[in-house]
Amino acid sequence: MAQFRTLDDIADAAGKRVLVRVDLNVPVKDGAVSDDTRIRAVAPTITELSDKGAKVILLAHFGRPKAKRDLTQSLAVVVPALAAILGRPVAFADDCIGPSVTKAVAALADGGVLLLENTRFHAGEEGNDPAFVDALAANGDLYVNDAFSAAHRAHASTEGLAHRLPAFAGRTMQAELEALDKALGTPVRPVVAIVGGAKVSSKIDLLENLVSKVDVLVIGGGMANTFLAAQGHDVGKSLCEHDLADTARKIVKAADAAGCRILLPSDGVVAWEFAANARHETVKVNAVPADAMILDAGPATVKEIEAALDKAKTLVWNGPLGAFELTPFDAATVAAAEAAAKRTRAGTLLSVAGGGDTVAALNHAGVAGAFSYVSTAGGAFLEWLEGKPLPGVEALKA
Ligand SMILES: Nc1ncnc2c1ncn2[C@@H]1O[C@H](COP(=O)(O)OP(=O)(O)O)[C@@H](O)[C@H]1O
Ligand SMILES: O=C(OP(=O)(O)O)[C@H](O)COP(=O)(O)O
Repeated sequence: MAQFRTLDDIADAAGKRVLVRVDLNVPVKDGAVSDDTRIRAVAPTITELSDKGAKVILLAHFGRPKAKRDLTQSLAVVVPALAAILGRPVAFADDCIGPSVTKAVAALADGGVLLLENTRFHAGEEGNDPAFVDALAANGDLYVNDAFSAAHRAHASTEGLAHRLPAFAGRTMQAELEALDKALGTPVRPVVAIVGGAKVSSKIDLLENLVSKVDVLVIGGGMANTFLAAQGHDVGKSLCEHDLADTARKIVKAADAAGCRILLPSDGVVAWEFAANARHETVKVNAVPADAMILDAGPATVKEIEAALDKAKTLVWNGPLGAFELTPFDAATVAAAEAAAKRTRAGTLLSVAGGGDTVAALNHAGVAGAFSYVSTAGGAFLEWLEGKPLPGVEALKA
């Protein structure tokens, strides 16, 4: 099915400077990587190129630093975990373009691995600015994209470079597309989608198409708060994008027209502080105290999700149902993950989940291995599911 060149098509990698786009946007806690799934996913491509004698130069983004050097979002934090997983040293350059990079690349031995600083420190990355693409390309002979989870972004390092240097798909890029096609190419209905998490503005638009592809859309996490507010509920201090109320109402209408049932939380766990073990209460969604925030779905909502999973043949899931990193606001996410895993083990459900934090949540619940397929990608996975061309993949085909 692959319509692009892969590592198999690189005739002689030895001594070549290979710019490898990876997704190292991993969860971090107390200054260390707390879920290394994405690092493990890109390790095979890095080690294969390194073993073939290439100078492996890694490009990645980390967080959303608003196009400026913000050291709280430096990729330096992933170097120890990356080196440990690769089992070889990883050099680090404090920029991704310019003389310091040229110097670091010159110092790299054949087979060496160098990680460049967060590409999003430069406005040219998200702007896909040709001059920035040229500056990145100046340090490479070949380009490999192994960041399927960032392939929905038409950025310089995910899209622009593929037009500027000979371009190849990495092993994870290849494997993800094949696995998703196999699992969800023709999904067995009814299909339930769970969409939660915190990236409301960047994911809400794709729900409008998603409702025509699935039978039930469970909306959770911060995404649900925006829908609840659009219905007139007071969500207090919850994470909520009030200016997206019209979009939310449009999606509900589109779901009605498509015959897709939208399942919104009927209850939630509210807290007065965004902290583990903060004072909390379970309330109906029409009784959220004005000075509190919803940090998790409540037990009645979990029961409704479980009932939807009982009837489902296929589950696609991106975005946790609550702030699962903070006990006890992991309860709904863990319960839903366990319910999906149980039905998958019983053979009644095909379950596919993806996203940096979603995978971390499934690992936290101890059930990632029980899912039919776990993707590194969240937003990219949902866009793939919608049938939207992913710029990072399309550029490899060009
Ligand atoms: N009700 C909520 N309030 C605040 N944050 C939430 C809430 N529900 C979920 N989250 C947060 O959403 C984040 C994950 O969102 P997102 O990045 O969209 O998922 P993914 O990385 O799996 O695609 C988690 O860090 C989680 O704490
Ligand atoms: O973490 C990511 O996506 P995800 O949250 O959808 O899993 C990717 O690294 C893309 O990050 P972005 O949504 O800031 O472009």
